[in-house]
Amino acid sequence: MDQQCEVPPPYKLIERNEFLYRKHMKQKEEDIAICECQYDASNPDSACSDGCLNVLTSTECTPGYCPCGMLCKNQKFQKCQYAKSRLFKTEDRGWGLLADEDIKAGQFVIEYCGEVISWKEAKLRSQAYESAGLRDAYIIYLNAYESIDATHKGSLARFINHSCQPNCETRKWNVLGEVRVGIFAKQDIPAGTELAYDYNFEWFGGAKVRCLCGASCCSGFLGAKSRGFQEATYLWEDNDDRYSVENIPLYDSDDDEPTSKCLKAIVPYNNVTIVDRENEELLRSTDDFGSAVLSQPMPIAVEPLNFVPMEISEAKYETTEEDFMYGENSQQKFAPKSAMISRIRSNSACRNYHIDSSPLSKNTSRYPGGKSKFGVRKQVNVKLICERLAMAEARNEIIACEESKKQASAQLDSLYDEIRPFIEEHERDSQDSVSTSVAEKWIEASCCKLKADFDFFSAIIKNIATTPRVQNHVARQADGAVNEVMLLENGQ
Ligand SMILES: C[S@@+](CC[C@H](N)C(=O)[O-])C[C@H]1O[C@@H](n2cnc3c(N)ncnc32)[C@H](O)[C@@H]1O
Repeated sequence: MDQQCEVPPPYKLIERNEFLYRKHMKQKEEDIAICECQYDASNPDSACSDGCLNVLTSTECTPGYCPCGMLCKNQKFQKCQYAKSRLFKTEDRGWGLLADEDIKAGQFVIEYCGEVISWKEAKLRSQAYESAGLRDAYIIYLNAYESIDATHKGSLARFINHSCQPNCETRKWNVLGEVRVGIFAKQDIPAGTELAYDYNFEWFGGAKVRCLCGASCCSGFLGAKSRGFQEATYLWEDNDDRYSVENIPLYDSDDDEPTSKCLKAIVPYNNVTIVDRENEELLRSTDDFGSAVLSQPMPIAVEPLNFVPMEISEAKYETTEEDFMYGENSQQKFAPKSAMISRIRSNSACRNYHIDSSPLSKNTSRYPGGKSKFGVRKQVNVKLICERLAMAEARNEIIACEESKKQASAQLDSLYDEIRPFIEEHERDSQDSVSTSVAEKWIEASCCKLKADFDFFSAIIKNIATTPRVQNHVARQADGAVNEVMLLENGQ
């Protein structure tokens, strides 16, 4: 058939999301965010441009409430202010979308519209489409509970293909109380260029598809970084086309496993901050030269319990002053604890959070011999410190702070247990796997823990610096009675 006459398989073009299993949310008046922009006729950018508080928080202004009124420029989703684009047939990836005008970096290109469905429904539909032989997948994640399915109904955004080196990206915006997904230009895009974004954050499974984006950094498969993909192992023959749904049994060892090997090569675990309770150390994956590497904006490291945030170099130490803090031979005193890894990452709009946990074995990075390259952390020996401080007030302060620190740890521990099933259910490599309220609870508990740690160590440092020490400590250890006398002598 002549390519010019060919048309894509039928679907209904829509410019607004359609809600099937629930009603479109109505924005409550108290939830309306009103910016502080003041329109200045000599400066057209004054009407809700880059500096607008709503723009900065990825929220569209609500008509009738924006101080700039009709001149407000921050209603692009609502007004369908898309860049010009055009459908075209690619050689090997079905249909695609071209820029039909020059597009500027950061510009809103188009909204990804479709049917908003529950996460469960998305799973069922995805399986049904696959069984029915539909090869192109159009379901993307919206949030932890919902997806957008553009298979039957959608905007032109449904034709945008994946690239491992994309010129566009998805961003989530709050529009009149609903989250909506927009495609935005990552760079200047000249007219006639194919538009593409990285599906990895959005991919909802479907048949496993070989990526034909042609980028030098190509990861090989669509959605290769998604959890669903990594859990399965897929087999391709060299002459297979880009689709495959054939699972092969897991190999006995990692080394025998071709896909996992490939994924290790293409999906560096370098964006994970890990706290390993087993040895109470902060680990990050390392590059070939042994340096810590962070490929993404630094995630917030969420420290689990009983973590002593005092990094001491591994170099041999000799001073007895350290023993004062940690006790003699404290380096050998680490009790093995169960491993726990956690991470919270906020997306670019700092609104939606992702709590992730991954198998420790994949990510830990050690020097030969099982040593951490980030050095050893030592337990502070409170009992020892208190024994040597001559003032009861100082000792009590340290003990009280230690108690608060323990309570904050326990609080974080129980919160972790509470939300762990939720994380496991929704865990995947996406921007929004845990609801904001859960993430906020976690962040609050983490902050309390950090504050308790800080107060504890400050109390120790302050009291060591300002409190007289017990005279003749050895004598005190040897003879409790002498000890009591000395404390009395010191005015206790
Ligand atoms: C959202 S649709 C994109 C539009 C699609 N090409 C079409 O013809 O309707 C996603 C599907 O396009 C194909 N696709 C997109 N990007 C691809 C790529 N880089 N390599 C191979 N196939 C791709 C895959 O079949 C995928 O399931």
